[in-house]
Amino acid sequence: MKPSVIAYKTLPADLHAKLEQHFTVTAFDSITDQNRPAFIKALGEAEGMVGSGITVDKNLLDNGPKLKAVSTISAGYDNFDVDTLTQRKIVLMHTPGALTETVADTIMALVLSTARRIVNVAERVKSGEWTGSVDENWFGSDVHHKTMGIVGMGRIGMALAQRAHFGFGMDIIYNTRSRNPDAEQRFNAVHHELDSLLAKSDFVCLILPLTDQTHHLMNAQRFALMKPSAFFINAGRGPVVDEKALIDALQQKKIAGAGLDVFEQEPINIGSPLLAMPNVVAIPHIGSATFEARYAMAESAVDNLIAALSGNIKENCVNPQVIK
Ligand SMILES: NC(=O)C1=CN([C@@H]2O[C@H](COP(=O)(O)OP(=O)(O)OC[C@H]3O[C@@H](n4cnc5c(N)ncnc54)[C@H](OP(=O)(O)O)[C@@H]3O)[C@@H](O)[C@H]2O)C=CC1
Ligand SMILES: O=CC(=O)O
Repeated sequence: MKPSVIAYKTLPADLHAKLEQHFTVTAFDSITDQNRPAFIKALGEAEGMVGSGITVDKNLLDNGPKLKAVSTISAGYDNFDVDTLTQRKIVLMHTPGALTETVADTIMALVLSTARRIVNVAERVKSGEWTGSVDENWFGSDVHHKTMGIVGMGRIGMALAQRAHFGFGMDIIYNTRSRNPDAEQRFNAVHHELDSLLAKSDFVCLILPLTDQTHHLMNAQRFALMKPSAFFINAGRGPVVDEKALIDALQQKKIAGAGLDVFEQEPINIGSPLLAMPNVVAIPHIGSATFEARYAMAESAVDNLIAALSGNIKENCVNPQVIK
């Protein structure tokens, strides 16, 4: 008999069919209050699950006594209780390689659109404000040959540095807990302590995981270190930033603008002061939202689940100690 698994997000038809070749699949488009009882019932028999967008904590896992593998269609895994998964010998798989380049494109788009005020001026054109040659009320700031500070020089940070350094002639400085010799060699990147990076950067780009260490890493004291001409970009996770401190920094003109793909609360409340600021570009967590990347992520997640349940894991495992 084939093992039972749950797909808790709609998969492309060919990938769903691939999953069914290996497993008996119970599928949900997404998990809602209405179908949660059916999901919990299916969890009682499931050896694996694949999907995204739910919190997988101890309470949920208590309903999955047979679980051996969970495969998330995402790179980040802050919505998973990894310690409990590991204690219960459940492997957690993720899809980092499938989206790296796409997310780096998104961050570069945020850099360009904040500095050159693309969203703001485009809205003004649409509202009929363009009536003659533009004066400095329409001007932005250069991106090329400025200094980009990358906080989190991992896979995505590296792909961003590639674009910024070779495409835009930017100087790259970076902060991580351990040095990244590859970044230093390829992009002449210079490692800085966080506070020094903040003081030197024209663009501060955060692409960090959310952990106990990174929660509210950017707070009022840290925003105060940035140059008033500098732009702040966050595409990692919302709670890495104390959003109230960011709003204060913008309102007090301690920084020039912000480009944000992620927020403390998602979707962001429509009443947030961030949405009323012309120097803020807010996008709805679309870092990886292209047809190509989302397909590649789903494909990677399906392959990850098949590998995990057949004892054939080669990559993409968050807690490899479970299989040692
Ligand atoms: N907006 C979106 O759609 C997407 C967002 N993401 C987010 O981006 C994050 C990063 O992805 P990816 O680049 O693939 O991950 P990686 O694991 O490759 O990189 C993470 C980087 O963060 C650094 N880091 C971790 N903790 C700290 C810390 N306390 N201080 C400084 N640096 C730290 C790591 O270096 P070191 O360990 O040496 O400190 C590493 O360089 C994901 O975890 C996810 O949250 C990912 C995909 C899409
Ligand atoms: O935020 C998206 C992810 O893949 O992580």
